[in-house]
Amino acid sequence: MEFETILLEERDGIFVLTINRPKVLNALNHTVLTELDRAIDFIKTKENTLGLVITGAGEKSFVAGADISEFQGKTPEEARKQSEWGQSIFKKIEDLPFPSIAAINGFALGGGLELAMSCTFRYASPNAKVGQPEVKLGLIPGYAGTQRLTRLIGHSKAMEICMTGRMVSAEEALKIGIVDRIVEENLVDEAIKSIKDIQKNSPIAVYYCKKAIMEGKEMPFEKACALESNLFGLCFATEDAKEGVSAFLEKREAKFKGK
Ligand SMILES: C/C=C/C(=O)SCCNC(=O)CCNC(=O)[C@H](O)C(C)(C)COP(=O)(O)OP(=O)(O)OC[C@H]1O[C@@H](n2cnc3c(N)ncnc32)[C@H](O)[C@@H]1OP(=O)(O)O
Repeated sequence: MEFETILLEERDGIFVLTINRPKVLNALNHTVLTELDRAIDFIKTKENTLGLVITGAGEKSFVAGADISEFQGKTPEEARKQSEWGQSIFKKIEDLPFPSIAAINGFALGGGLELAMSCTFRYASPNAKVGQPEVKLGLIPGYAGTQRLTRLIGHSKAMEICMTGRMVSAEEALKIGIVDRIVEENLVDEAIKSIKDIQKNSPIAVYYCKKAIMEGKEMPFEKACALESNLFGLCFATEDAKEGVSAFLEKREAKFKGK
């Protein structure tokens, strides 16, 4: 598959997707979003995929936001459509049936943080800086940043970060829960290793966990519990659950097939 602005490689069933516009700190222009969308559709069709790692080219930036040069002259209606389009691509990433990790190797600002928040986890290099600086441009976040950041860290901290537009260091981002880990070296390799560790469990059970938590958090408690019960029931239709329970009782290691 040919791309102009992203790199896509597969390592042992895990895709590594690199946003590749280092001269502009990997800003998300129209071409990047179009190619990101295509790449996610492609990854979804590949059987036995274990996970996805998203990172940015170069050592300075994950993604410094939407490409600001494309904002000039946009009408309100065009901007609204742009926002919906970006949101729909990031929702596809969030809904992938396997874990994804944003390997934040520098700036993750605006659309960059929004992209990172659509991943299951966020690992950051020590020099990472995250934030929603749109207010400094007279804008607000448009790729679901107001909503995902609020769900991630609570409305008070999300409001402070969105209203000030300030940059948050890697250490603070870890402390308040925007990132899950700071990785000193080999960020992408560590992200791949984490996905492999997760997927040593039953990949179906891993997917159902993700589904129950992500879909359940948008529902009233009773409905979310009903979703959990349904998915718990579906586990019992899998070979993996039979294998996992038998292996425990037979005091041996389970060999999961993802079926
Ligand atoms: C729906 C979503 C909305 C949004 O995401 S709105 C955008 C939100 N993001 C931002 O506002 C961040 C904009 N960028 C910056 O503030 C700065 O950059 C940094 C603090 C990240 C880094 O500053 P420094 O180290 O001084 O680098 P540099 O010279 O500013 O950047 C290198 C080149 O990258 C271009 N660039 C950086 N970010 C963007 C961007 N978001 N859109 C378009 N271009 C960008 C610059 O202009 C410049 O380019 P040249 O070398 O030609 O002067």
